[in-house]
Amino acid sequence: MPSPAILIENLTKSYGTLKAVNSLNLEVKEGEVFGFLGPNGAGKTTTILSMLNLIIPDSGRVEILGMDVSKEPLKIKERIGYLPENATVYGELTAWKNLEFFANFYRMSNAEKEKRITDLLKMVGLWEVRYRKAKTFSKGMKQRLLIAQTFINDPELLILDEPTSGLDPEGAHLVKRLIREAQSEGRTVFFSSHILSEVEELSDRVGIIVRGNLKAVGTVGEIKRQFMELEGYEIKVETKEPLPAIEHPEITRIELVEPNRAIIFARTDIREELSRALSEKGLTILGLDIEEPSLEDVFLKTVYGRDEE
Ligand SMILES: Nc1ncnc2c1ncn2[C@@H]1O[C@H](COP(=O)(O)OP(=O)(O)OP(=O)(O)O)[C@@H](O)[C@H]1O
Repeated sequence: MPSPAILIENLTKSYGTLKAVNSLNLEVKEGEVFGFLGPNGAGKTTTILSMLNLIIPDSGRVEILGMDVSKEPLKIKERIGYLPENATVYGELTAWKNLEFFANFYRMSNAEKEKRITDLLKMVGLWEVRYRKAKTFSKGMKQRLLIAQTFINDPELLILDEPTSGLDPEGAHLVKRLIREAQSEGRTVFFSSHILSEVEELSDRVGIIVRGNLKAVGTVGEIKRQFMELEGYEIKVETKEPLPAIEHPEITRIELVEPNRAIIFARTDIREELSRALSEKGLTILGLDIEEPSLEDVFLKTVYGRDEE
């Protein structure tokens, strides 16, 4: 069994009385794209900084690519690419020189360096402006340069803290494409975001962190199912004839939309029993479907709870 790309065990980090991260456990498999979702101040950056050994947790441990981050930080650094939140470029250096500066930290021949920098500048669409000073770049262009920089050492694992933050739609689209391409090249990607659509679109698995606690983890489908088990099911029913009175101990509420259409709120998935009961009463069932919550529904309820809708 290959070791997971990221293994976090019981990670806790406090700032004074504030628990920024609270007993967090997480495993990210090799080759997957993992989206780390949470509102502002949830503990995403604190978790990421602990993963990079840039802050020392109060307790718990992190392994990256099978190595303990507190024991082998340099070996790990060689094999990962990290995009910090609010990273900056060297304004006085050209795009090319910015990348060369970082390439010099790694063992590469000059020819390898040139090839890599050329490929990366082309990858992020900055080849034409490679000799311009980075201070003349727009925010989006700077972010592209920073993204290119995270690939400079051909990393196995990318750790991206809010990679699309502040980008226009085209820039965000490019970042999403690069994440997908990185995965198809066999890299693992861990990225944080508070943008639901991009997390849903890109991630194989998602973790939702709220006030330092990992509230949910799994594929989007799994998270929705866990949520329905906790919050209940919305079952849409439509019959040819008007609906009769429906009773079942698992039903918490019924909303009649039309005489033959209703939304049934139930603690468990009672579709089979409903189907049987309605057929026995001689009704023709036109539809009996679960209304899945959106990731947004799940996120908002997880973050703000039941009472603050
Ligand atoms: N160096 C620090 N000193 C004191 N408090 C801190 C420090 N760093 C973070 N915090 C607090 O810890 C909590 C978690 O912050 P963190 O930056 O990890 O959240 P985040 O999920 O990355 O948020 P954002 O999406 O806003 O970047 C916040 O309440 C923050 O104010």
